[in-house]
Amino acid sequence: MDSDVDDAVEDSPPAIRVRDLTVSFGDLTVLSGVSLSVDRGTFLGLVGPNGAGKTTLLRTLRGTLAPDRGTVTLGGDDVATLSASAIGRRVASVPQETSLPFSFGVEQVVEMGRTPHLSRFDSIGSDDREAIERAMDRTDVSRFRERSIESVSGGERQRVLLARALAQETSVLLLDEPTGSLDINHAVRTLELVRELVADGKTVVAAIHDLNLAARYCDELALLSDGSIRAAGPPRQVLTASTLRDAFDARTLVTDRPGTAAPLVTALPDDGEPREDETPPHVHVVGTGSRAATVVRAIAREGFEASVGVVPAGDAAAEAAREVGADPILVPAFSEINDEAAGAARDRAAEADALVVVGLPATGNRSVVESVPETKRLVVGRSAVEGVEAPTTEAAAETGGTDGTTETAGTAGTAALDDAADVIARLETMIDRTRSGR
Ligand SMILES: Nc1ncnc2c1ncn2[C@@H]1O[C@H](COP(=O)(O)OP(=O)(O)OP(=O)(O)O)[C@@H](O)[C@H]1O
Repeated sequence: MDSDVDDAVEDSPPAIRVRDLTVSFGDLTVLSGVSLSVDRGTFLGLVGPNGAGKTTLLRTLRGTLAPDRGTVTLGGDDVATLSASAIGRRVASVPQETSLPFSFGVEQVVEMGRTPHLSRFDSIGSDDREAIERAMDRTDVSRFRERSIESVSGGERQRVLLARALAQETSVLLLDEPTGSLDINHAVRTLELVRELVADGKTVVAAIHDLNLAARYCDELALLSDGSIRAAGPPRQVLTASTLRDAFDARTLVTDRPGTAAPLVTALPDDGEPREDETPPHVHVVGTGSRAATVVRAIAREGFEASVGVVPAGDAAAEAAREVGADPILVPAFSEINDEAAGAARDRAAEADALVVVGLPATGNRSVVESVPETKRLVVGRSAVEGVEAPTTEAAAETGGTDGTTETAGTAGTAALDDAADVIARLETMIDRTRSGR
């Protein structure tokens, strides 16, 4: 997307250009001063909270809503000057509301996609038939082509409407929540199909609620809230904890998705601030080495109270505990865990809302783990935070390997962050459950 909308003369205008768009319903201004431009062969995701104006923007792009102010151009032509069938030959859309007023057959609905290509007295020809068959195949609806549209499920109906849009063979596709009623398999298949269409040169704009699917499949995102674009650009740039807090009033953890440029958004309950009647959750960590240290830091970052132990002095987890202001329960490096230390750790663990066990606990720590009910224990396995960083001290390497695994030095830091996000999300759920007595 290109936010520079001031070029007067262009050789190749963008597929869609919106300038200073304002749309109101009576006294309610739904879009205010929206400008954006979408290049050909780009998949733009519109994200934002309910009521932000995504559907309104899509309706304005295809000319079914006239703006109070501003213009929409399709390939350089003002949409307000194009006839309905001229728009229909350029833009196909799949609406969010998938109910149809009459009972048509599935195949008939797909055939409707050809309407803008037919003159009043034309009947469907062989080119039309090919477009219809291709569209039904690509969306996997051929097998229920004979059925009435009323008899298919909501997700199947959504795919039939996508088939209708594909049969229309337009260069621009507008999708309003294309995966809203789809199971995860069909959601992913639909978005893979959209990617193929974009690779073929189509321009797609889709309102998508699922931020992670949007980040994974869209080239660019525009974050709408209260009728304005709050951020626009590549997903990593748009989806940050701060933009999401502003737009959704929600607390999120945004990390890197391993092996891709896409971010991963984890919604976190509450606003991160302790409620007046509630102390921050307390999490006790049993484990050693850099993996346990990563967990301790993530817990503290979430505003939880952390306690750690029993842990050998000099271990990376002990250092992390000190860093975050949690007094670790220590034994000297290279020594056995004694009863006194284990007793102190059991006391801390008993007070905690949850216990995180990183790796296999050392023999002396088993009584600490077993003193906490299983419903309050979260075991972070070897794979979860593996390969974060090398142990920071000799002691960590020597006494830290209580689970018998070897640390992998210096790789996959992003994977570790993702997994820390997962640990936090699971802890939140567990603590919510135990605090509410469920
Ligand atoms: N025809 C209409 N008449 C009056 N108000 C409308 C109309 N259409 C939409 N609105 C209002 O405009 C605002 C934006 O609606 P819109 O459907 O564009 O939001 P959205 O971002 O698509 O929301 P959602 O994510 O819930 O689908 C909402 O407050 C909605 O109630």
